[in-house]
Parts: sequence; C-alpha cells; structure tokens
Amino acid sequence: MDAMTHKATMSAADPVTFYGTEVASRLLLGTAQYPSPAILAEAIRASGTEIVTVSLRRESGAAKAGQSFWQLIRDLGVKVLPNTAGCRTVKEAVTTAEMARELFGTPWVKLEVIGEDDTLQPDVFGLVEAARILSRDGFQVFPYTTEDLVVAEKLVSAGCEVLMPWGAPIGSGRGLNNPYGLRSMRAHFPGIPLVVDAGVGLPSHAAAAMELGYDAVLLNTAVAKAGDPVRMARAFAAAIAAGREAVIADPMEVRDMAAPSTPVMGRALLGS
Ligand SMILES: CC(=O)[C@@H](O)[C@H](O)COP(=O)(O)O
Repeated sequence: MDAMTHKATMSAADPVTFYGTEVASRLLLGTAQYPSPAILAEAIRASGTEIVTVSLRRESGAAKAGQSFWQLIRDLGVKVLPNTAGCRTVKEAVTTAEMARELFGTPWVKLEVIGEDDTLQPDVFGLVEAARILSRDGFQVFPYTTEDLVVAEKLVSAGCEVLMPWGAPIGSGRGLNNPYGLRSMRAHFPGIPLVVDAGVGLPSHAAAAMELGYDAVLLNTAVAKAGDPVRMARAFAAAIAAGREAVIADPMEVRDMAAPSTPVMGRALLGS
C-alpha cells in the first residue's frame, strides 16, 4: 500500500497504540496545578483523554489528599501513566518508577530524568540508562526526551516502544521550538508512536504537532493554568483532532513563489 492509499484508509478516529493498548484519544493530560479537584475532573472529561499522567511524589506527599485524588482518577475511568517528574538521578527515577508500579498497578511509566534547572531539559545520558534498567525489569517506558535522533535510537535499543520529545521547556507554553528536529524524528521513526510532551501552550501548537504526523500530544500547564481549564481542555481536543484530520488529508506542498489559485484562460469577455 503506498503512502497516499494508506492515508486515505486512515481516519482521525483511528486509535493510537501504546505498548499494545489502543486508545482513541490522542491527548494525554497532566493532573497537576488545577484550581480544584472538581475542575481537574471536569477538564479531564471535557478533553476526552483516556490517559492521565500522575506524579508519584504528589501521591506520597500528603497521604489523605493522595487518597481522594486517586479516588477521583479512578472514578473517571482513565488510564494512569505514572511519571517520575522532578527526578534528577537514575537511582531516584528508578526507585520512583518501582514505587509507582506498586501503587498504581501498571507497568507504564513516564520517565523523566531532569538535567538542568532553567530549561528542565532531560539528562539524556541518565534517561537512557534508567530506560534500560526499567525496560529490563518489565516496565513499559514513555521517555521524556529531546529531539536528538542518536539519543532516540539509544532509547529504542534500550527497549522503549514510544518516544516523547519535548516541544519546549516544561511549563513554558512556547510551543514547538524545533519543528525541523521534530519533523526529522517523525521521518526517522515512522513505526514508533511519537508524542510531543511539554511546552505546548496553545491548541494551535498541538495541531501543529499533529500536522507533523505525531501520534499524540501530552500537556498539563496549558490547560491547568488557563483562565477556564475546562474550555481549554475542549479546545485542545478539537485542535488535536483537526491536526490529525489534516495530516490524513495530505496537505498541499509549500512553495516559494505564488501560483494563482484561480487559473484564467484567454481574455475577459467583459465589455466586448
Ligand atoms: C505533567 C508532566 O508530565 C509534565 O512534566 C509534562 O511534561 C507537561 O509539560 P507542560 O506542563 O509544559 O505541558
């Protein structure tokens, strides 16, 4: 099947598969920083997401609050992708992942090993090492990485079946800082689910990621910190669906020079 025929048979409603689990929604949502648990729950519902990411640190912080938060997530019936947010060493990330597996009962882990304070960019050396350890131990790792292809190859060799390059620094809302790098990554890994994770600020950023052929988008701050998180969650869902629909529709080629969109033949008959 050639690329065009394949695209023609795809639909925006096609599920995306992460480690053998199919999900219809291509929006993964973070659960931190919402004005209230009720707004978080409503935003999750409005977004249509089927996967929420949860920090173990938040869970273990205050036992009681943790219990009610966990109950809220359970009641929503969404899948949990525990994350190692805030971990800065391989040991810390591996230990956090192990605790998360026990607490949440899932082999999934969003692996973050933060390497630098100003940008919160991943320590890619630690990330690869932690991914190798966790994959060997039966985890299904969703690594928060950069768009570096060499690092990405090493993550795949370490056992990762999903890659999550950043759009921009976490919480910055800058969108896609390096569309060229993200496009290269898509071309280099046609068969691996790719998720833009972090730095997305607006629905148009998420649509742009999908238009690059990405499989999904993970975001938190843009919804949690919006004036109206529920409405923003809905806007992101619509933008992701639109971007997906567009890439399937096979967009026109970009040109340097104009091409008349209304071709004219001969002379106008007016006045003759
Ligand atoms: C919640 C989470 O996992 C974040 O670390 C993630 O990377 C989202 O980043 P934004 O808050 O920039 O969307």
